[in-house]
Amino acid sequence: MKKALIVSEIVKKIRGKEVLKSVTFEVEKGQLLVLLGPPGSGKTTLLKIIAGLEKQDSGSIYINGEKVDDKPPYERKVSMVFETLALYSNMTVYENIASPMIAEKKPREIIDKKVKEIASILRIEHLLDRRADKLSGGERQRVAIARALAKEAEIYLLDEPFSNLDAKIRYALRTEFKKLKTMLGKTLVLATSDPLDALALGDIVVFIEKGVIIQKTPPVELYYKPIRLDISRYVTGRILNEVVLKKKTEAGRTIITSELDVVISESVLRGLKDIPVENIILTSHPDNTMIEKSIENCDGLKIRGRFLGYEYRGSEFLVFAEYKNHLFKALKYEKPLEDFNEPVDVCIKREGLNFYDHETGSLVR
Ligand SMILES: Nc1ncnc2c1ncn2[C@@H]1O[C@H](COP(=O)(O)OP(=O)(O)OP(=O)(O)O)[C@@H](O)[C@H]1O
Repeated sequence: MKKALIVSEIVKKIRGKEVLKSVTFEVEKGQLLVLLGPPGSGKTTLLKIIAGLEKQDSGSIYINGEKVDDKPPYERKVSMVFETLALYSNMTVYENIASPMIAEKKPREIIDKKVKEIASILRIEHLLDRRADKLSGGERQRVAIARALAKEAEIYLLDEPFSNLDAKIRYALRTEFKKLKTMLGKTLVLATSDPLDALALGDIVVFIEKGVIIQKTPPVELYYKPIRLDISRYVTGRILNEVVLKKKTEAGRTIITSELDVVISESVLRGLKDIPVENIILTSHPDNTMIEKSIENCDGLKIRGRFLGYEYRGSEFLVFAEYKNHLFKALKYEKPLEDFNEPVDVCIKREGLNFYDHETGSLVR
């Protein structure tokens, strides 16, 4: 089957600076690919090149198997939502959503059905008669997404569609967007700097940094096994657990030291012996970490710390412990005890451990 989109070795310079450095990836039909990267990594430039709004210096774009490098935007069968949402302010929401289909000369009944269907999923039905300049930020965002998805296209490009919204609206819109995506079965490329968008929505995630693709992976793998420590920190935020270890071999024996008084289980020690680096950072997520009054059998890393407190996160608790200015976090489903400052055991379980080279930040295992 033909790929819906192929981005092949795209290079782009802006004012002498290479902002895209041979970017290559493919998107399957019906897939939602999230282009995730920090601000300035080249996401918008790449989407504009795919849409035909900017010209690459070299490389090619294929849509549905066809090379489109010489085609103008309106012949590329691409629909794009920009970060700066340009709605027709003197038209109603209904007219805004319908406008691309009117331009496509679709029959009235079909337009009406489609507008109502999309509006219902995005929960903007009650706004259909309102003028676009009388909308809140969150509403504008919904209308812009609805309009872009109502247009007939092979590929839908969305640039930061949930930006500038508060966390609650963002969460709701993400959920609706996911439903819409499943119902419509369209091929989408969504650019974002928010890892939560990538984890929640992506069938596949491409991580881009300074115009270079660093990793292409399903979201679960991006979360649990990123190929670089900085990506892990970026995607996980402040909840990643980290322990630095030093490895020395003396008279054929491997000695592991740490500035933390950490007890390492036999199984982890065996793993550490084979690792070809001396300074190692072990990381793990709170869902693979336990913080309890006392933990007898810890298959992983055990640290005696001090209970700091917890945060309620809707369906679970994020529990904090501290040892020598290092903060450890664990997920717990029952309400923790409230004996703050009391000693606790932290167990970072073996299953979730990743080993990174302290010098290069690359994943070793
Ligand atoms: N017109 C321009 N003039 C000069 N530099 C530009 C221009 N457009 C983009 N750039 C530079 O190109 C790089 C990539 O920008 P781009 O907007 O594609 O990144 P981005 O990942 O979409 O970032 P953001 O999320 O902030 O929009 C940045 O370093 C930016 O400063």
